[in-house]
Amino acid sequence: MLLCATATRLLGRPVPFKRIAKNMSSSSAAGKRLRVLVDMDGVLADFEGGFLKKYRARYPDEPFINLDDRRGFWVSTQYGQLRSDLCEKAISIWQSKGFFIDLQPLPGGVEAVKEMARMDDTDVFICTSPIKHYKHCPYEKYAWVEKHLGGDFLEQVILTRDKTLVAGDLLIDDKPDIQGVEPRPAWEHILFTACHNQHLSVCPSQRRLLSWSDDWRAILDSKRQ
Ligand SMILES: Cc1cn([C@H]2C[C@H](O)[C@@H](COP(=O)(O)O)O2)c(=O)[nH]c1=O
Ligand SMILES: [Mg+2]
Repeated sequence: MLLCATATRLLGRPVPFKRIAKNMSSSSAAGKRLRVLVDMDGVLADFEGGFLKKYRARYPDEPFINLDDRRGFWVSTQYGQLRSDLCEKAISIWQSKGFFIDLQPLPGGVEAVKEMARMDDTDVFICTSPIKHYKHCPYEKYAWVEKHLGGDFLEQVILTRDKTLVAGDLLIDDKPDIQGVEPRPAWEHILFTACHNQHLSVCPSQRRLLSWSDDWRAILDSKRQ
């Protein structure tokens, strides 16, 4: 009880007991905790599948790109190359109400993140970039986390347009080039395989996670001291 009250006073707001207990054990443990940053779109949530379904429903007479033919991270760029006006039509899909909350979880992702969060000496954060059209996206990203990972997980959400500023040991992300103002981010980028990056040859030092059936536990273990 005293522990709870003290921590609450120090942090200026009520803190769930589970979280205080976890942080206490971290400061008393000899080893360093592992911090894992997990991207959302294309890693936990099926952005590409959700986009194609809604694009085809809204624009049934327009050409589209099968997921097997997707190349390059930016959907809008590839649609713009198909026909210039399709770039804006693509963007209209993820700017719409309901796009982000309706995304289906990618197989095994939610379970993997929940398991990571239960691991000793491990902190997991959802690190995701919102679109600048902010009317629906940031709200729906939080709502997605609550729906699929639970309300406690809202503490672990990091919304940022620049992931290089976030400190962590690992960043599991489907974007091949993650750039920002920090030239030397703290994390090792693990490239999560997606339809748009599966054909890319990346430099030999870059590690991939092929899916959530791949050995993500070994990747975490490789970073532990
Ligand atoms: C493909 C694509 C994505 N976006 C937006 C959608 C998401 O908010 C971010 C990607 O976030 P992540 O954290 O890197 O997964 O980018 C976009 O604006 N245009 C696109 O073509
Ligand atoms: Mg992504």
